[in-house]
Amino acid sequence: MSIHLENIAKHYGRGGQHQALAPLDLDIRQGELIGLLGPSGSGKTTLLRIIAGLEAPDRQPKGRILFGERDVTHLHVRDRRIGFVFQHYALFRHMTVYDNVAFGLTVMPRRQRPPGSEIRARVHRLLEMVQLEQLANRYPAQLSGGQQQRVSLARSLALRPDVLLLDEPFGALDAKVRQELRRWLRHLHDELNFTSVFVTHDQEEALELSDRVVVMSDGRIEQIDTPEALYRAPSNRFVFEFLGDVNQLEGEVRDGVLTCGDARLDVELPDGPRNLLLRPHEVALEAEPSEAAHLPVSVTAISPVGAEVRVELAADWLPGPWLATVRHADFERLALTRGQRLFAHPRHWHRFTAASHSECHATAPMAG
Ligand SMILES: Nc1ncnc2c1ncn2[C@@H]1O[C@H](COP(=O)(O)OP(=O)(O)OP(=O)(O)O)[C@@H](O)[C@H]1O
Repeated sequence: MSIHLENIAKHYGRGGQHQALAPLDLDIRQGELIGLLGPSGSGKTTLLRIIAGLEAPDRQPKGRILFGERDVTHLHVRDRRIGFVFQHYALFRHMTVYDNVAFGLTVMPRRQRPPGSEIRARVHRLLEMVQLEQLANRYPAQLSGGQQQRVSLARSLALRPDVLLLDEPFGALDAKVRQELRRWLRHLHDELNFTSVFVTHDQEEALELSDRVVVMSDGRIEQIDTPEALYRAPSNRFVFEFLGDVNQLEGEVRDGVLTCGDARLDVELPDGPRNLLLRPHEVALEAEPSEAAHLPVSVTAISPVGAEVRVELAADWLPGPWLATVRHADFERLALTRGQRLFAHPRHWHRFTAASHSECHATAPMAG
């Protein structure tokens, strides 16, 4: 089921002076898994609740919500064919896992309700998909948080919704279980082919799980794109900074050289004050400066955890610490230790102008 939002806005408060959503348009394709990502208060939950029909959009401007060809703008939540998963499991504590998943089907009006044998088959199939068949007779209190959330997923899918909406579905779980549940959701989504929209403020979760991510700030959509495109070509500085760690290099450009204290970098930019941004993986570390870059730094912290080593850097000419991620091989080659003095070599840098225009530049490689 595709979802089409047109001119949807939301204001709260007396006289509607508080804007939660500026008028926005959004198109979600049939079968997409969409992440709504943004800082707290950016309007993600409001947008999700409006899609659900739990919240009405403003009457002015006159907006529309379509599910496929169906105009659902004024349709009650129970008539929209939606499944929900919330952060807090909200399972019925006095019912078994099986009964929780079957609940929505068993309370359907008699004329619409599938026969008992079909309900049983459907519930078993869902429990099998989330691998909880063995636990069908347990009560929620006898399950882990991750298992409870899998029951919630199965329960929300029992009614075969056209659209599945998830509000911070994994927010209350620890990192490892979150990871596992993301795989469940992706798997169920691909197998059952519904359209999903989930809210998260976790960049990694949004980038890993979504077909496309809607980045929001201040009630507006900043960018809608695939995770790869968002990361590679952020449309403005907000998106760039929100999607990962950023190092700043501020200085004065004269004749193609940016200087800042005793640091300097060759850049092809017009004269004047400039602010460049670099991702941690775009900062290489070497024992010597190069022709194009003389950026002396010292190592203040090292964290050799995971696939790469995170190295914190400081310098008099830097307004704040930098973070570089280096490969373990480079970590060993440079014999990195705290207090060591090195030279940073930007592989790339980015720049955003006031007109939201973005640029990405490669720096001249080191000689040799
Ligand atoms: N019922 C309400 N009454 C008044 N203001 C509200 C209401 N619900 C949300 N808001 C305001 O609308 C704005 C958007 O809130 P929303 O909950 O949609 O943001 P969010 O991005 O989901 O944030 P979070 O990640 O913290 O849940 C916020 O400024 C919030 O304070």
